[in-house]
Amino acid sequence: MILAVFFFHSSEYVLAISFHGSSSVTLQSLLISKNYLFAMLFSFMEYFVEIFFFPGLKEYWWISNVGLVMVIIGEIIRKLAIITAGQAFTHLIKIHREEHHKLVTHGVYSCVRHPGYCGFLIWSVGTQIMLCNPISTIGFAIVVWKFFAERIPYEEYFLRQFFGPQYEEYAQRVPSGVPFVE
Ligand SMILES: C[S@@+](CC[C@H](N)C(=O)[O-])C[C@H]1O[C@@H](n2cnc3c(N)ncnc32)[C@H](O)[C@@H]1O
Repeated sequence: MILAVFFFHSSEYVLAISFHGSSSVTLQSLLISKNYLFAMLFSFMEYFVEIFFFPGLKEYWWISNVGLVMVIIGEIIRKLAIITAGQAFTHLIKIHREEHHKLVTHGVYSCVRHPGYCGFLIWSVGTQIMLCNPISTIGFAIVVWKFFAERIPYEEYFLRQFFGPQYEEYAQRVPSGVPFVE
């Protein structure tokens, strides 16, 4: 678990530097916010409380393995998104179009419109399934889903302004990649 978290954040940072240069990348690119730290702390607490009081709960290896597979798949989808979008993939949503910003619709973006978010959702829920943490699994699924369900319409409002009918046609053809988000 610690390895998965360390790999996720350090690779986000390295990729951000390689696409945007070290001068425009801040520690925000590590994607560690106060809420995120709180969620991770809660999940570790749940893990240790349950291993103490209900050790049997942590012995379902097949569930842990399902979580590990989700972590790997989520990581791959997210990193493919970052590499495919290149400079267009900024951790902060752009509200002004920059000259180099082109609409990306190939690779993983031809399967879903938000592969970065889809990958993160799978990865984050996978970390909790891997730990056999029932409360955090449900909690992470709800909180992360809600975060993206609010973020996607906001992000797409600007993408529609930047790319107009080109984005409209893309959005009609390709699903969002986050369940129940149009
Ligand atoms: C954190 S990235 C997330 C990209 C995408 N939502 C995803 O999940 O892969 C956010 C930035 O990507 C840009 N973006 C999102 N979709 C894009 C696309 N299909 N082509 C180009 N830029 C895109 C947005 O303008 C925003 O500034």
